[in-house]
Amino acid sequence: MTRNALVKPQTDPTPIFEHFRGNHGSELLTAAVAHFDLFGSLDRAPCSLEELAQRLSIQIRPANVLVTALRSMGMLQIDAERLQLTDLAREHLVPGGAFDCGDYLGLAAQNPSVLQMVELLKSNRPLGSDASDGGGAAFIYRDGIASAMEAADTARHFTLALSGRAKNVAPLLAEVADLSKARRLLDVGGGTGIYTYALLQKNPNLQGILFDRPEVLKVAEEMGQHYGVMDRCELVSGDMFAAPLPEAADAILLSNILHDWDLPECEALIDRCAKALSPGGQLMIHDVFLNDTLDGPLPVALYSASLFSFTEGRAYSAAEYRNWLEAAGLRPQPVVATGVHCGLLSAIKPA
Ligand SMILES: C[S@@+](CC[C@H](N)C(=O)[O-])C[C@H]1O[C@@H](n2cnc3c(N)ncnc32)[C@H](O)[C@@H]1O
Repeated sequence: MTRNALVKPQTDPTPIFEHFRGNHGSELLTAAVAHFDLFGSLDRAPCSLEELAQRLSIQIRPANVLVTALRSMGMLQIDAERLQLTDLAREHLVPGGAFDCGDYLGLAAQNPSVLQMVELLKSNRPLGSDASDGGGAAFIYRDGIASAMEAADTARHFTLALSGRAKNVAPLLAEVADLSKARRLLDVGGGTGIYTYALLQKNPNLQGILFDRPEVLKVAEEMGQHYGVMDRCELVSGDMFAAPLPEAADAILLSNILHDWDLPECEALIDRCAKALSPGGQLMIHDVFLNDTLDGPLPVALYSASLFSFTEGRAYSAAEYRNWLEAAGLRPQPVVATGVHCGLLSAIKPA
């Protein structure tokens, strides 16, 4: 029987995703207290994010992930452009204070997951990307890194894993995305293709193109047969950073893609998509969004730590995306929520 990608679940699975990602809060807090003396250091001298990164001998991406999480937890705040302790952190997390609970948090200092997080923060390299780890990094492929998306078994494993989120959120994306006038949708890094299959089912005149790595597209093709839309969907394999993107799309979807990449790749990919888009068309960023002030929401800050661990990215704010979109000549529209902390930020290419 043909599957319907437009049917919504009866209950909201968001709490399940939040609990699943909750371990990163404990890892980051323990790392800050027991491995980096972050609270002692900021108590002695508040400083900027860049100065803190230097003090802790970590790069700016891990510093961003760590500080965003601690700000979201109410442990740090920004005052006069410097990172400062909140009253809570000053009373309970500065070593030697009357009510310091650092020793208690130290109970987890040698937990394997905390040690792994400390190592990731120091190395700024995703899990699996070292030749010694084997397997390759999940979800990302670019020249120069070992990628799990290139081998049949690991590509299949990681691609199918994401269907657990896609099948819940795709009906909500299809509900809010206006593709009534679009003819050709290009889904860059489409994975299983479930978001495109939902959009094709919702818009009977739409043609789809799924662009991804070859082993991923094998899974997408299999999945697409269940949704009965493959007569309107083309599969194109390539490297989204290097290969020419299929032309004449009047909608391009980047669903859960940019959060896998660091700033230069995000800017480059948005620019490539903006150039490939037909005049009047829309680039649709479907992703999570941090507050523009980078101090929450906590579930997104903890998901950012997960993205940081697996990929070369992190969660970004809508303000960060708007800057890149405007620099690429696009006109960003307001973010519309979909599900599981995701939202749609569309940007129009002037006609
Ligand atoms: C996090 S997944 C997102 C999948 C899907 N869009 C979703 O929302 O579930 C990232 C996808 O980007 C693809 N990808 C990563 N690097 C790529 C590259 N350089 N060229 C093409 N696809 C790439 C991966 O194979 C993977 O399917």
